[in-house]
Amino acid sequence: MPANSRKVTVTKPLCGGQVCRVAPVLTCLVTFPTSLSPSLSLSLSLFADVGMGSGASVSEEPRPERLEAGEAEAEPVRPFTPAGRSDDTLQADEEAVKRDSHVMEVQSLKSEESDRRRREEEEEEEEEEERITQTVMNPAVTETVAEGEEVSLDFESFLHNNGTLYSCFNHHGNRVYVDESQKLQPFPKEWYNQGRFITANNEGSGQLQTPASSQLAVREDDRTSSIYIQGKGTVMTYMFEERVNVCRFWDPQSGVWLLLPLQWEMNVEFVKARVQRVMSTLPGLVDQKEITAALRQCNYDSEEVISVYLTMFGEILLQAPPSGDHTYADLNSFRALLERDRVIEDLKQKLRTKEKEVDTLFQRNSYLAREVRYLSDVVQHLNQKLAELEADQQEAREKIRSLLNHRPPVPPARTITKPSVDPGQLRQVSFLTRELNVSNKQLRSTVGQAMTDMKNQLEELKGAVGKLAQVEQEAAGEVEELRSLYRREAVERKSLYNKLLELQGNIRVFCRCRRSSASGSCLEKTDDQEVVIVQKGSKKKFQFDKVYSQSSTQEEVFAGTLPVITSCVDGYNVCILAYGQTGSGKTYTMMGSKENPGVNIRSIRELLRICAEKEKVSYTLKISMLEIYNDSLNDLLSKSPGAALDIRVQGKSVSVPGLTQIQVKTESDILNVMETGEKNRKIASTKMNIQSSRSHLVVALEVEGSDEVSGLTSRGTLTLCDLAGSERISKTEAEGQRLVEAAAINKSLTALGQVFSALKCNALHIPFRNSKLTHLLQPCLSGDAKCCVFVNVSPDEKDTVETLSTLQFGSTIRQVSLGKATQNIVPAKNNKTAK
Ligand SMILES: Nc1ncnc2c1ncn2[C@@H]1O[C@H](COP(=O)(O)OP(=O)(O)OP(=O)(O)O)[C@@H](O)[C@H]1O
Repeated sequence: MPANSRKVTVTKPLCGGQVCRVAPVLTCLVTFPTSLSPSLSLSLSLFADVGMGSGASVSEEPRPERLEAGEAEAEPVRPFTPAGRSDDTLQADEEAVKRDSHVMEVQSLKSEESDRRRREEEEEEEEEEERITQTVMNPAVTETVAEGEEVSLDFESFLHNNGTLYSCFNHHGNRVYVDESQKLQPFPKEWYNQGRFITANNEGSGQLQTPASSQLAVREDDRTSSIYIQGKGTVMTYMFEERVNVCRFWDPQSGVWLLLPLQWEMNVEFVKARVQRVMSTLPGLVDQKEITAALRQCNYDSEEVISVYLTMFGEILLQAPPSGDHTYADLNSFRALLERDRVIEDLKQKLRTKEKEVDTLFQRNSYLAREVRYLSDVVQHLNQKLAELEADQQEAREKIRSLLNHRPPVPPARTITKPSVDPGQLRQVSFLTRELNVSNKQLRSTVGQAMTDMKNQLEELKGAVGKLAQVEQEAAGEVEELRSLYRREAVERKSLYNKLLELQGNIRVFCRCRRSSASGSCLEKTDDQEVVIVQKGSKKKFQFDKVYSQSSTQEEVFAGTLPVITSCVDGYNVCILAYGQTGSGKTYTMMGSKENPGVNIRSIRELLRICAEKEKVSYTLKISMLEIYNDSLNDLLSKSPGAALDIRVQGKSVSVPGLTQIQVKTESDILNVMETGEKNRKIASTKMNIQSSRSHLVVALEVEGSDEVSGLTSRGTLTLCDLAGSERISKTEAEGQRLVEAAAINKSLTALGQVFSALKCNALHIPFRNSKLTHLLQPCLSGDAKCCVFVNVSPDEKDTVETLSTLQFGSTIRQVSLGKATQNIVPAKNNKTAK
């Protein structure tokens, strides 16, 4: 039997089985076993435990018991009784109950007619109840009980989080409860998380519980708050969820454990003892009712009550109130006195403040009086000045008036006479006119001459222009010749460039250090190609094709990959992948943000630019996106995601049948596709990275170019791979699904490491098939492709071990030589079989 339940034994009675009701709740109890075997009526007896509640809700009023006249012969059912009562006593109780109920019944029957109607109603109700009980009971419970056999029922009380207490029965694991309308219902599964079963100790034994608050460490959540307590300042509060002791009494009439009123509870021995304990510690507390109420609040923990009162009212409660002083007879008057003292003290304080304010006002008053005196002096002085000025003004007005009176008279207007024409002057004018005419003629002949000269010069110029056009034509021929020379040169340069890349090795390894705000760094960048790691005082150097420091920008990082991207347009398979510990910046390097994109977007942009530049070659670009999650391939662009994908090998090529490929033309096409793919990815928050990639992301861009002039078709693939981060489970504290993912990630990265190690040693067997990741990347890692690997590292000292292992991984890759990359160029008619 579970600790939180009580055993109820249901015994098959001697006489025929009919449902007999004593009280609504009991109806349930009786109906329940009867439904086990409808032909039986049952009696219940309670095992020794006393403090067992059976009421559906403590707040509910007990309904009056009713007994059918026709049921008088039926064996009355015994209610749950407190322990220690004998069967005889119980029988006597039942008889009494039955008698009382008869009395009540007689009183309630006003007439024969109403009695008949009531009986009919009750019969209907009873039938309905019987039907529902039969329906809700689990078939397993409705087993047939042999005569005289005992049916063992576990009785339990379930306290729902909404505050309602339900009575439950457990029979061989089938649990039912009594609902608000006193009906039996199957116990809902979801309730197991919405409340708890109350143990006998909790409910009735009155065991003292130690205050949970003194034992529990709390953490910040919505139960945490703070309040200000005088003398203690602002203190933290926490709403603890604790089990509650409730003092109830057994009501034999209703057959329900009811809540004991406060004034009765004070007389319960258990409560009395605790009240006494509080009073002996706090002699200043004298009101027992108040202490009982406080005990209720504190789950009957006297220590907690003491601590509450000391906190709220101070140590004054440690002293007993002066004997004989009736004003301290109860705590309210004592508290009122304290309050009055506090008010007087406050008033005194206010008085002192007001006195100070009056002093200040007096001072201010005398200062203002002085000010007023000074200002009235000033006003007087100004009045004098004003009078003087008015006198001056008067004088000035007089002067103006006298001057106006003595103004000289205005002289009369002068008349203008017309000048007479001088004949001498007229002669002079006609002479000048003649002279002007002569010079005009001369000027005309000079202009004519100049025009002739200009015409001659124009003719000469025309001849010169003709010669120039001829020279220009010759120059254009020369330029054309130079252009063709340049083209040949460019082709030669490209082939030299590819040869150079081949010489440099088809795997290029870059090291990128993540930006960090941590004070100490375990990395030192000595030059563009060397990084030193400091671990416990010892230094280790690593060489890479390029080392990017914390301050390197996305543009700088991308610049390193530019040469291989150009090769992709020329028909090479190119792969760029990022490897590193979780949170070391792989996704930042590959994907970046919208405002500051990483290698993925920049390389695609560059590809589009190069394709657009080549006028004579038309390109088709197709993009696909997949993730490798827990060693299985997921198509990120599929309209029906979740379909399992597999890898197919044909000769040297590896393909994924059924993988969605979308043709793209512009950058925005590509961005839209990538956004769709990104949304379908498995990303989760881990302790090391808020947005940790839980899968390897592989974006493949197939670039097919057909040259209109040569008729050749090239097909290159740009594979962009953002690997999931290696992680130490002890550090990331991964659990559940994260743990499974972490294990899969680490396993596939180990397989990648094994492939590189085998390549480094030129092993005969390269274990590409050890994981889906290496299997898929086989064409990128087996000589046909050009590969760039970013090893992303964290400079934080706490990540030194992981950083060292990543650098060692990068250094292994650097020693791998993939051999000569092959260009995928075929004549146009054969291009369908190429790859
Ligand atoms: N160079 C950098 N500059 C600024 N922020 C960076 C840089 N590198 C990484 N970060 C930031 O560090 C965080 C972790 O980076 P990121 O998600 O790229 O790591 P990851 O290696 O892809 O991790 P995982 O393997 O868990 O997915 C991100 O918030 C990212 O923006």
